[in-house]
Amino acid sequence: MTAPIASPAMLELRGLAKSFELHQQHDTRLDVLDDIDLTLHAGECVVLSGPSGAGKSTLLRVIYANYRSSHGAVRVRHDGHWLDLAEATPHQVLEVRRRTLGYVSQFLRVIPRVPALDIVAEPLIGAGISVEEARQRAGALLRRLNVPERLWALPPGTFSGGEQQRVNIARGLIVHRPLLLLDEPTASLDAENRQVVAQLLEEARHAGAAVLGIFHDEDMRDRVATRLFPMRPMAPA
Ligand SMILES: Nc1ncnc2c1ncn2[C@@H]1O[C@H](COP(=O)(O)OP(=O)(O)OP(=O)(O)O)[C@@H](O)[C@H]1O
Repeated sequence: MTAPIASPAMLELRGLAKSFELHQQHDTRLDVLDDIDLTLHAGECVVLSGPSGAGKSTLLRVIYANYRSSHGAVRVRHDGHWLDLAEATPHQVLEVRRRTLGYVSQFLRVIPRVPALDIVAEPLIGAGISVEEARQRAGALLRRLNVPERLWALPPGTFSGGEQQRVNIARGLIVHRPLLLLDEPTASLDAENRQVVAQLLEEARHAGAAVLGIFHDEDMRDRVATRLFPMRPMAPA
């Protein structure tokens, strides 16, 4: 692990808490996150560690604004200004996701009939790159991730778990975003492809990205983490 040199903060979590209200279960309240403080700088990769149920995935979902926080701030540096995603409008959240904040989960959301190459190229086209160049760059990234060329024209619905995961990673990393959230993106990959992903993440960091991720595989964690952020399950209220 190498400590990053002083670089700008990209994400600040302050007093972040999340509880789930289970309305189907006699309104039981499940406290999952409490008083989380974390600052993430450009160029570092912080890996969330801790046992199953500690709230690691929940934290990433709260930051990505898939879940609403119960209280606290999720400040993201967007276009040079701080924006609290916990207070942002849906339009602001979408803008931040389009240009600043990427999220790669373990699962590819397959779009029926859309070929793998176009799934990967689409974020580039959305960023204003020509279709031809976007497809070329998508192909180059799929090749790096060892996705065989014969699969590129096919929709990934029938691909193996590892192939789908590599298409997902390619889609998530093809556009440079300054802040990346990764929820076990390499869970089904073999050692060789994990190395490729580790290399891609290192390149993203060197290009200035701040990365926050979950990696259960210890080798992968040691390879990519510049720092660990330990979490533990909350005691029941
Ligand atoms: N949508 C939800 N509704 C209710 N409870 C939830 C919801 N999402 C997560 N939880 C609960 O929050 C707790 C933390 O789950 P989370 O998936 O964040 O843990 P984790 O640390 O990522 O675990 P793992 O390492 O097993 O993936 C669990 O007890 C889970 O049941």
